Amino acid sequence: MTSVLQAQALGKKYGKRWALRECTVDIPAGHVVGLVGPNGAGKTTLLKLACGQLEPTGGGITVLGGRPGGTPAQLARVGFVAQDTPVYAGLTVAEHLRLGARLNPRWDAGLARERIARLALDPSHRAGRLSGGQRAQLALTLGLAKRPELLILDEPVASLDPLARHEFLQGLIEATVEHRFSVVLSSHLVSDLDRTCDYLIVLVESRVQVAGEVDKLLATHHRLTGSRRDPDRLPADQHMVSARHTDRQSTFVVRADAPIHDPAWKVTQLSLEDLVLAYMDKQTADSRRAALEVQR
Ligand SMILES: Nc1ncnc2c1ncn2[C@@H]1O[C@H](COP(=O)(O)OP(=O)(O)OP(=O)(O)O)[C@@H](O)[C@H]1O
Repeated sequence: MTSVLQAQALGKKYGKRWALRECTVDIPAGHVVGLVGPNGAGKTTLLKLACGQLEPTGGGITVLGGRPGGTPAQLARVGFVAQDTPVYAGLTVAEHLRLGARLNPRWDAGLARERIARLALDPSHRAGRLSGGQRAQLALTLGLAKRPELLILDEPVASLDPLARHEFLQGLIEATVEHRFSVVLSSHLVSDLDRTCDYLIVLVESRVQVAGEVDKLLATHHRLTGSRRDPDRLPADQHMVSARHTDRQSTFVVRADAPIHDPAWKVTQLSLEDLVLAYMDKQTADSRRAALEVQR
């Protein structure tokens, strides 16, 4: 299967600080990919590297088999809707569509018109007077009408209320079904990704923690609850993601390809949110341990 995005030991530094480090991922085409992580994790940095707005400090990245932003043809294949849904406040909705038609060789004027009508946006309205949700929908329409093979959306729903978020994501899913393109979208709202994405990348403190198809990730991660146990005594094929203890009880999240039948454990399935939180928890615990080691 072809890849939409391949990164090999990709890194980006701002000054002396790494914003993204040792990022190795290979995302197959045809997915809606959720890039999730806390504020400052490096999500925007990865997305900007993917659309050629930033140059890597180290490693390499190809998008749809080419160098990001390398040629006009490559630029036409990738749509990017930056954070804060960038539209021109002084231009009307209709003027945005005309500008889109001038700038994009594969522009789908019918799709743009139809979508604007369905959203009941007045073409004569200036973008600066639209609500946050309407601006986000206009920006998404511009991204879709470009007819990209890959659409990259940076926190597209961050400023929207729950209903507007739902409508935005629903519109996005319908468009992917109809026009068959890949999507990478970032968010720190896992509940949104749950409904929308079938591929997940968790990024925490500038490093990819886990990446893969959501179904496979959920099938291979388990919560184990039982009497207090030393994590080092887990079998070799069970990889610890996070560990919590009370005086008597341990709760582990582990990654394991084979089912776990140990009667000492109560084994439960994770939700997508549980899975993301477990990887964030692991990173926090690792950082705490590293900080303690430095202090010693
Ligand atoms: N232009 C810049 N100059 C210096 N540091 C930057 C710059 N852009 C981002 N950073 C730093 O790089 C790190 C990663 O930032 P990035 O914007 O990629 O994170 P993010 O996961 O998208 O965060 P958020 O969810 O808050 O948008 C942060 O520590 C941020 O402060």
